[in-house]
Amino acid sequence: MESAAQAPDQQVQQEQTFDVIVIGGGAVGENAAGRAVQGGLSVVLVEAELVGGECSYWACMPSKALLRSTQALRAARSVDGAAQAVTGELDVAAVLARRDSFTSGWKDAGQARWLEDAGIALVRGHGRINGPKEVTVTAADGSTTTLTARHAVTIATGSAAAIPEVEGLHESHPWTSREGTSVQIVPRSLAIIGGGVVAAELATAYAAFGAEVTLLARSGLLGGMEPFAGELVAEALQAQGVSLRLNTSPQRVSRSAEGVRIETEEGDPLLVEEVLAATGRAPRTADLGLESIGLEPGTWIDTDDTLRVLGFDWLYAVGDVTHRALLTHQGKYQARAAGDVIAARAQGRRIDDSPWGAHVATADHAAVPQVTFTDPEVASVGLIASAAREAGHRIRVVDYALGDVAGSALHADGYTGQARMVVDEDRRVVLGMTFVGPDVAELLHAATIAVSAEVPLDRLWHAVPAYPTINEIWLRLLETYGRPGEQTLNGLS
Ligand SMILES: Cc1cc2nc3c(=O)[nH]c(=O)nc-3n(C[C@H](O)[C@H](O)[C@H](O)COP(=O)(O)OP(=O)(O)OC[C@H]3O[C@@H](n4cnc5c(N)ncnc54)[C@H](O)[C@@H]3O)c2cc1C
Ligand SMILES: NC(=O)c1ccc[n+]([C@@H]2O[C@H](COP(=O)([O-])OP(=O)(O)OC[C@H]3O[C@@H](n4cnc5c(N)ncnc54)[C@H](O)[C@@H]3O)[C@@H](O)[C@H]2O)c1
Repeated sequence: MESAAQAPDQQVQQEQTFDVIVIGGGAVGENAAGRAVQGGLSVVLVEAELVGGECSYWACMPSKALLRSTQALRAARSVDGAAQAVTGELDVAAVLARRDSFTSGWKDAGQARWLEDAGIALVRGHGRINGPKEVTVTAADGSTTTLTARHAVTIATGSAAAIPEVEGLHESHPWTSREGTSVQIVPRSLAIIGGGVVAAELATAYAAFGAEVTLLARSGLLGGMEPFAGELVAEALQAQGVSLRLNTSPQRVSRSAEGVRIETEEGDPLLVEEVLAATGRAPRTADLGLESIGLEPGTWIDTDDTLRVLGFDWLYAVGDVTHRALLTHQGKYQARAAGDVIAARAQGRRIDDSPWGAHVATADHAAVPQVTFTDPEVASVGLIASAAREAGHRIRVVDYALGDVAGSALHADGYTGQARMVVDEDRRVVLGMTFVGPDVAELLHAATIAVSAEVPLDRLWHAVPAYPTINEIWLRLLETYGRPGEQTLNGLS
């Protein structure tokens, strides 16, 4: 193993062979590299843009920064006594400035320093696989560096916004989540195409900023989640002033000096200042040299649960590019498993690739937590009821109104929300949990533990939620389900 103590660029000039090459320095690639270094390997990270990737500069962090001030304002306004102290409106310029601080002004010096401190070499430029264990990096000035890996190459190139084939849309230069999260001047009006997480979150943010927002979705909102989640978020968005056009698709889009005109299947054409496509993601694999190793460019990369690409013993993939779960925390979880298993295999150590073992990302299939930061928030983990049934589980669905819990009523005046627990009736464990309501994000990890650890319902009765917190929802759900052999006393305090 080579020393990794020198400055990264210096090291690259001296040494072109590393134990591991990681292509893509987003949050996931950084973690994969970090774990492999901690496992005793030398690692080089290749990054074409900013170290930190989408999450740091154009996704999680800026989008949540855009939403947080509105959420705090709503929280204050929903508690009598505090509400009287709120005498002003949202300061949009201050919100944007706070967002800028979270993106470090779109500069990655801090992240590059982290790599250096962690002993990870950095080569800036576009990486392409040349053949087994070989990667050529083309820098912005056209110069190239050829890197060779002794043990593994890990692809962590992420995903980019997918823009649908709608007549005139490409030519109209639509915004994507990148422009939506890095905005400096809020447009007067914005049409958002899509009904997923990006669309719902950005509609929430821009409505709060005073833009006239229209959301166009070809079905309902938040597909893939419990249906009541999308319904409650749709109601709330309308109350926040968003005009919803559900079950419709744009047919034609054109841009002129007046703005962007959008013709839809139904209803009058829309004229807006900007249009934003929030219509899902595409893998960043089109120009990665995949053809040189027999893989198809432009496709998602399939892996086994140790994150090794199917059919290879030296190639791994982690994060969005695998399409396992397009979330930062889940990608970083994969990265920890991949970094550890690469080191273990390189050193001939025992591999624990049994389900839930040290070297696998089993949770990707069973316990993926996600928070949608709309108002109300949606926090979910595991299987929704319809997916559990489709997977062949014999289930029981337990619903409870979140507003009927003492802690919720205290938390905010007029608190409303909904919780659902999906129980596997054969094993009597929780398969999935969904909370929809203000400030439910921090309730989620208990559910993630219950689902991933398959805690028996009988034992959950002994996990006593503190009174009076919103977490008492757990007790109410258990009471509604019923304790075996006992009479249930719903709602007793
Ligand atoms: C608007 C928005 C909000 C989101 N909010 C959340 C959230 O709140 N929570 C959450 O968990 N997830 C969220 N996500 C999802 C999250 O951003 C992604 O899951 C995450 O960024 C994936 O990380 P990654 O490292 O796999 O990919 P990326 O972050 O895309 O990083 C890949 C990196 O690889 C580099 N790269 C690509 N190709 C090459 C190449 N050939 N050579 C060199 N470098 C290359 C890119 O420049 C990039 O830096 C959000 C996504 C969007 C769009
Ligand atoms: N808070 C979070 O955790 C968070 C926030 C934002 C994004 N993300 C992640 O980023 C990923 C991307 O989010 P997203 O919202 O772009 O994707 P998505 O897959 O969640 O939603 C895409 C939406 O676009 C619609 N759509 C797709 N093609 C269309 C077309 N041709 N015409 C009209 N509508 C079309 C779909 O019906 C869907 O409503 C998600 O998978 C999510 O995991 C997470």
